[in-house]
Formats: sequence, structure tokens, C-alpha cells
Amino acid sequence: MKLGYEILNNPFLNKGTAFTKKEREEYGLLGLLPPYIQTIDEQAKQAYGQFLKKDKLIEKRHFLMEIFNTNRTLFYYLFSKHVVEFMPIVYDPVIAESIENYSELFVNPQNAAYLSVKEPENIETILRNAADNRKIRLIVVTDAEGILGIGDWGTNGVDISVGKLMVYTAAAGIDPATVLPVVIDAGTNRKELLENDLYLGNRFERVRGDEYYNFIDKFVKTAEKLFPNLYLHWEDFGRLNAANILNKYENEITTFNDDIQGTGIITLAGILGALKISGEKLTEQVYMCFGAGTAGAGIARRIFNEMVAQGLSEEEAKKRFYLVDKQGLLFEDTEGLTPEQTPFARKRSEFTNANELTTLEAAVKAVKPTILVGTSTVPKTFTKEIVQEMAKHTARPIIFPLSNPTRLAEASAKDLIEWTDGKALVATGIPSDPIELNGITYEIGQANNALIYPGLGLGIIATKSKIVNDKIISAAAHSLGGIIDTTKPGAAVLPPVSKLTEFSETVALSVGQSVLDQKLNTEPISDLKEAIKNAKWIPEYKDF
Ligand SMILES: NC(=O)c1ccc[n+]([C@@H]2O[C@H](COP(=O)([O-])OP(=O)(O)OC[C@H]3O[C@@H](n4cnc5c(N)ncnc54)[C@H](O)[C@@H]3O)[C@@H](O)[C@H]2O)c1
Ligand SMILES: O=C(O)C[C@H](O)C(=O)O
Ligand SMILES: [Mn+2]
Repeated sequence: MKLGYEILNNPFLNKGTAFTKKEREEYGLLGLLPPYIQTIDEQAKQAYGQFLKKDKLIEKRHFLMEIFNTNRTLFYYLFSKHVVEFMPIVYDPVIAESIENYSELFVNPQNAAYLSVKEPENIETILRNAADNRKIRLIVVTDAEGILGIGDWGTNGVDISVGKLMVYTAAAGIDPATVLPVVIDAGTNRKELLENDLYLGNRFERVRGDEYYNFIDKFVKTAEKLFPNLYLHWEDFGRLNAANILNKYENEITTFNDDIQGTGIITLAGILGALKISGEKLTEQVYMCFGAGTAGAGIARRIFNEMVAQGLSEEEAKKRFYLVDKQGLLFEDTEGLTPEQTPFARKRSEFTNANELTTLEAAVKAVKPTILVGTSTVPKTFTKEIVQEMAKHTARPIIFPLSNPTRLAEASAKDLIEWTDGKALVATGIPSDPIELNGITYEIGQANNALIYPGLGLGIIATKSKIVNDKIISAAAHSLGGIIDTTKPGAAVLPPVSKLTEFSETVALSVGQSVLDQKLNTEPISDLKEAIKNAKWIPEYKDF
């Protein structure tokens, strides 16, 4: 039994001033707190008042993290009351600033596991230490080579694992005592970190090849051994490693890559929403991807699979895809194609001016896409010329600038709506305010994987699915379609973040049903709704 400060200093147990008189007496807490006993609601009001007094977003974040560090229940209670306001602070975009300054601002390790690529022999000890006898059901792991669009941040990237997990709990009620954020410090190639006296990570260049992959494999095997029914979520790995790792493990264990699969799901859901508004068919669209990396290729693959599911042959569907990356439009003979890009590369003979298609603008002119999705990390690349060119050839161009954080977005929603006189159907990676134009209010959907991965995870965890396969992923993408109301002019293509908690449950139900239909559950489930309800944790104090 834990006593006194052991309880107060344990964020999973601590209730602060809400400890009852009886608890104070029985657990060695007498006199360790001011006498008045608060309800969680009183605590939350007091904390929110302090939150409002902070001027800068990063200060607001650090204030919230202080609560997270000391009292998880209160943190999630408060989060649940202010989801729309807190999401951009706890998560993207403010999380980017927090990662860039992680070492400078470090105060608390937040129950994360810090693994070092050169110490594979310590993986088991570290995971055990960090779990501290908790039954871990969900790990978010990063090696931080591709944090959002801001690149390689070494050990600092641990914040993305912590942040993604916060959203799992806030959105889908995943019990915070069952989650473990993990960072694999595989070195960093960012010079400014290697030369920074305050940097808290390993000071060597990224380890690659066998040494890296052997470490990953040992990590996977150890985590699987220590934590039964584990759901393993990969986040922000580099372009090559992300796909390799997913390909290796997706049919073996319950695992998911958020950037490849989560982004694919949410973008497909957004496109289906947009088509519901325009009344057009997916199988008639011409798809252009700008920035065909982890997310870009993952999204293209998801849209492609959907076109095939909707009746196109693979050959017909492929004709509708055009990938643009650094080299310009990707052709079969383009140098440096990744394995994920190759299936979508075009033949030069399809164009009379193939050699000139080295820019997005030239590619858009030549291809006349109806859908343009940006995952390039290059800001302001969806220019007025490009957008208006698209709008010339299609009544409702679907344009999703998805690069995060805010400063890297390919365009702002406001510009896209204004340049097309409200015709563009837009979703952005970060939250966008509604846009007023000619008496219509355009609501902008947020095509961020955070709208989908928590519900997906809840469905997987509640059913203890063996794997996450294509059918499950497709079910998740379709589950949001029923929720959006497209009757109003200016309607968003995706449901609003204000309903995140509600629709995460809808997603979980569709996902869970797919698991059961495919008999992928490892334990019998007679009532799916009940199983999902039981899997959810609620931020309220339990009696000791
Ligand atoms: N909204 C979401 O849910 C979501 C999800 C995942 C990623 N993203 C965003 O997408 C972006 C990419 O992330 P990623 O993980 O795929 O990174 P990545 O590094 O794997 O891919 C980026 C791709 O863009 C290409 N690129 C770079 N400069 C370019 C240029 N000038 N022109 C054309 N292409 C260029 C790169 O070669 C690479 O293929 C990031 O900004 C990230 O925040 C958003
Ligand atoms: O983290 C986000 O906001 C979404 C996505 O996973 C990304 O890498 O940008
Ligand atoms: Mn990511």
C-alpha cells in the first residue's frame, strides 16, 4: 500500500485537495494538504481560472502540463470540459513549439520510456521501470526523425508520444494508467541539437541499417512479451523507416502507423464528405498528391483502395493518381522513387511536355486534378494561380493543405475559399476558424489524424483485435460519413472537433464491428456497445 507523499506524488493516484477526510486519515495524508476538501469541479474551476491568466500559448501549455504531471484525473476532467480550446495547445500546433524547446523547458519526464539505440540490452528494464507495474495496453512510440513537418528532433520528440496519448484519453477515454509514451533515441542529424549544451538526448548522428532495425525488432518483441494485448502505435518516423516498420509488423501484431494509416483514413473521410456536398463520385476524380512521403503516399494508397472498392479495376484506378514530390511529377524513370511511390509513377509518354512537369504549377496545368492534397512540409505552395487553375476545370475543387504545424501549411483555408469564391471544398491539418464570404459562413473541417486514431484505438483495444487490417481501416474511414450534415451552405467536410468524444465512439463501434465480423477478436464479445463502454475510462475520482 502506498502512503502519504507516495500517493501525492503519483499522478495516477493523486487527487490533491479532493482527498476526503477518511482518505487523509487512512493513507497518511493528514495535514499534508490544506484543510478544505474540494470537489473535482471546484479544482477544475480554479485551474481554468489560472489557465486563462496565461498570455502565451506555450505558457498555457506548460500550465496544463503541470496539472498533467501531478494529477491525471483532474487534467482529463479539465480537458473534457474544454476540448476545442485545449486541443491546439495540448496537441498540434503548440506541441511543435514545445518539442523544439523540450530540452530547454524540461521539468518532468511524464512517465515516458526513454530508450537508447546503443543500449538494446536495457530495453526490458526501461519498459518495466516506466510501466511501474501498470498494465500497459497502448504504446505510442516515436524515433522523432519526422516530427510533424519540422523534421528530426531526437529525444525532444518524446513530447509527440505524450501528446498523442493525451488525445487518446480525451477523445476516446483510453485509461491513462494503461498507456506508455516511448521515444527511441536513435541519435539526431540536427546540428543545432548536437551542439546545444542543454540538449538532453544522445549526441551522435542517427544510427541506420541493421543496428537500427535490430533495435526496433528487440523493442517490439520485448513490448509484446511484457504487455499482453498491446496496441502499438508508431508516430513520426522518417520516410523510409515508417513504411518498412509497418510492412514488417502489420500482419504479425496489433499495430498501426498514424502518419500512413491514420492520415489516410481521415483524408478519405474528408474527401467522402466533400463528395457528399458536391454530389460527385469518387471514381470520377483525378487525384494529385503534393509531397509523396509517409503521409502523402499513405493517403494515396487509401484513396486508391477505396476507388477499387467502389468498382474500378486497379489499372483504371491507377490512371487517376498523380504524385508530385521534390522532383516534380513522378515518372517511372524518376530517380529516387520510394517503394510507396513506384506503383503510382506515370509514363512520360502520357504527356507531350513531360520534361517540363517539374513544378506543382506545371503538373496541375497538365493534369487538371479535381483533388489536391498537400503533405509536402513546404508552406504557401498552393498559390492563387494553382488554385484558380484547378477551379477552372472542376466545379468544386477539393483542396486539403495538410502540412503541420501552422507555419508549414500549403495554403490557408481563408485564401482557398476567397480565391475560388467559395467553390473549394477545404480541410486543413490544423484548426481553422470559419470564413465569412458573401453572406455564407464556411466551416473548415480539420483533416488531422487526431480525429480518427483515438476511436480506432478504442475499437481495437475494446475487442482485443489480433491485427489492424485494411477492412478495419476502411470501416473507420466510412464511419464519419454518417455524422456530417452537408445540407447547410458552407458546411464542413468533416465533423467538428467539438464532437470529438461523441464521434470517437461512433468510430470505435464501426471498427469493433469490423473486428468481430472478421473474427479477429481474441476474446468472445457478446455485446459490442457494452464492451466499448466498459473499455472507457472516465475522469472522476474513485474511492481509494
Ligand atoms: N493532417 C494530418 O493529419 C497529417 C498527418 C501526417 C502528416 N501531416 C503533415 O504532412 C507533412 C509531411 O509529413 P510526412 O510524415 O509525410 O513527412 P515525409 O518527410 O515522409 O514526407 C514529406 C514529403 O514531401 C516531399 N517534399 C519536400 N519538399 C518538397 C517540395 N519542395 N516539393 C514537393 N515535395 C516536397 C519530401 O520529399 C517527402 O516525400 C508534415 O508537415 C506533417 O505535419 C499531416
Ligand atoms: O500530429 C499531427 O498534428 C498530425 C500528424 O500526425 C503529423 O505528423 O502532422
Ligand atoms: Mn504524425
